[in-house]
Amino acid sequence: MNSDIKEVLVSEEEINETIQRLGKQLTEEYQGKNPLLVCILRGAAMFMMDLVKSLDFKMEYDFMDVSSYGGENTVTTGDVRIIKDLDTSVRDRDVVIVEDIIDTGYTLDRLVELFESRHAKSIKLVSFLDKPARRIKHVKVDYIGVEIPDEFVVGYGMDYDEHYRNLPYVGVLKPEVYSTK
Ligand SMILES: O=P(O)(O)OC[C@H]1O[C@H](OP(=O)(O)OP(=O)(O)O)[C@H](O)[C@@H]1O
Ligand code: HPA
Ligand SMILES: [Mg+2]
Repeated sequence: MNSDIKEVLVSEEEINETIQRLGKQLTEEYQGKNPLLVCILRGAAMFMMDLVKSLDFKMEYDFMDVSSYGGENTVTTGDVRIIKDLDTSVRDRDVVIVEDIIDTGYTLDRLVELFESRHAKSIKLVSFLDKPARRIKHVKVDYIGVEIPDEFVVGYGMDYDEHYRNLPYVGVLKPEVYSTK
């Protein structure tokens, strides 16, 4: 285990089981619908690439980069900025937004509003992690992987100051990692 990690919250095994379960649920829902899966960079990249391999239906995917935490922040600025937009039109498409984590809900709330304004046919949300304790915007997430407690987590795509995204599990950092920054 990485020496900066205090505790593993979601192991590689639990990640794999979660992907299989979500893949089955989405495969039931989207049979014959050709949805557009939208990966929200950068955090959701690892989850997205595992998830799509477990889907057994015709689909397309695209990427969008939004950010509201940035740098050493473990608290959102609430200002969700679009850094890279989609290349694909969502008009009249069944859209599935794929996120690594829903925390305050600002990011997903903003994206749902955006895709509604662009006339998506339907919008559903998939989030690998759910941290309900910190919710401010009460967005309905249709598919949730794992619910976690109120801790700032890293790994499996998620970062602290851009590091730790490559860890194959989700963990909590030791407090000294923040204090020595
Ligand atoms: O529910 P919220 O409070 O909005 O938080 C969740 C969002 O914050 C993180 O992204 P971030 O903006 O840090 O960018 P990143 O994905 O590039 O790390 C995370 O990947 C989610 O997209
Ligand atoms: N870890 C990493 N990025 C995040 C988190 C978290 O707990 N919450 C929102 N973005
Ligand atoms: Mg993100």
